Amino acid sequence: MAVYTHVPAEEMAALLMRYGVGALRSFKGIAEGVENSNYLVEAEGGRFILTLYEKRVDAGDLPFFLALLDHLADRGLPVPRALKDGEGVQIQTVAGRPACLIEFLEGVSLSHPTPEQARATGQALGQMHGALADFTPERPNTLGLAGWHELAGRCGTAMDEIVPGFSARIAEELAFLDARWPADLPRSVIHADLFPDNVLMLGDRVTGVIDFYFACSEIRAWDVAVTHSAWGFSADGRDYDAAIGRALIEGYQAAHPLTDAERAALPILARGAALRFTLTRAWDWLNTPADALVTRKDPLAFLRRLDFYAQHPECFTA
Ligand SMILES: Nc1ncnc2c1ncn2[C@@H]1O[C@H](COP(=O)(O)OP(=O)(O)OP(=O)(O)O)[C@@H](O)[C@H]1O
Ligand SMILES: N[C@@H](CCO)C(=O)O
Repeated sequence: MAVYTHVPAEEMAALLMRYGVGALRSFKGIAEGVENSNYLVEAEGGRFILTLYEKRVDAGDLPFFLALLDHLADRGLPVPRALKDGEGVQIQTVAGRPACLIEFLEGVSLSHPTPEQARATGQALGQMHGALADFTPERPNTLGLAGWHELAGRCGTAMDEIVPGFSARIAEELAFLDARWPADLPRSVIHADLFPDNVLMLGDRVTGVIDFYFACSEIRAWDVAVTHSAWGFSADGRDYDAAIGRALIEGYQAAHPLTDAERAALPILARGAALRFTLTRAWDWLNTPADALVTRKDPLAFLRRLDFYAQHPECFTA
């Protein structure tokens, strides 16, 4: 589920009036997603998404995210803009929370993408990076190398309750990455969470890239590594699909060629990507009650990816 905040019908109707999109016809909460409350809203003037930002999104970051979406949409990328009301305001307060009315994009997110769909996603990521070359706002990555250390410290040895040896494996990996994390690769604003559930597709066509709420200034190729780790494996992380991994990188290269240094760094960057999701999932696992309405995501699915990347750096060249 992802409806944490209930919006009364009267408040929804009054909100739509401010946007001049006609009267409210219907609305319902969207079950997918875990971070924010999302509603699908039907008005006389069209279909929209209303997002209420919950605890994990800092309201102070919203202007950055909305500027990023406007920048990409202006350059023809399939990302949803936040609409402006009659007074030009994008960020509202709805049921006491910061909220935006967002363009609805068609398409579905896939559970079992094909190589062609991975290629199209890689290409969309490359196009996005190309379009961001002249985007100047910045947002620090709180989930970069320093953030992983901090999160690992906060999880502590409680991680060993998930699987014995977990905390030692993380400490060993952090030491490995500290010694090798690249310092001089090109940086840019990146999506940083391009999982299949954040890409909407129709057939082999990308119709929407959503959920930019981890977007930040980072090593650009880390976004490629994050996407590879999210797309290239079975959900439990046990099986690597080389055809998907290859297609994703080829698609990216067709739109935005990697430099030799970026390509050479991918095995290390991918270990960092796998560690990032292992740690955030471990934290959530340890801090979300087992009976909460939100489904906890399995940290071991990314620990397995981490082990795979450690054992198979050649997967980026094979
Ligand atoms: N602009 C949009 N157009 C169409 N559908 C959308 C749009 N934005 C969100 N959705 C739908 O709402 C669902 C939840 O959105 P989203 O993934 O942004 O949730 P979240 O809780 O913010 O994030 P997370 O994926 O991190 O849990 C998506 O899976 C998608 O079905
Ligand atoms: N996409 C992430 C959640 C957002 O950090 C995951 O699957 O763990």
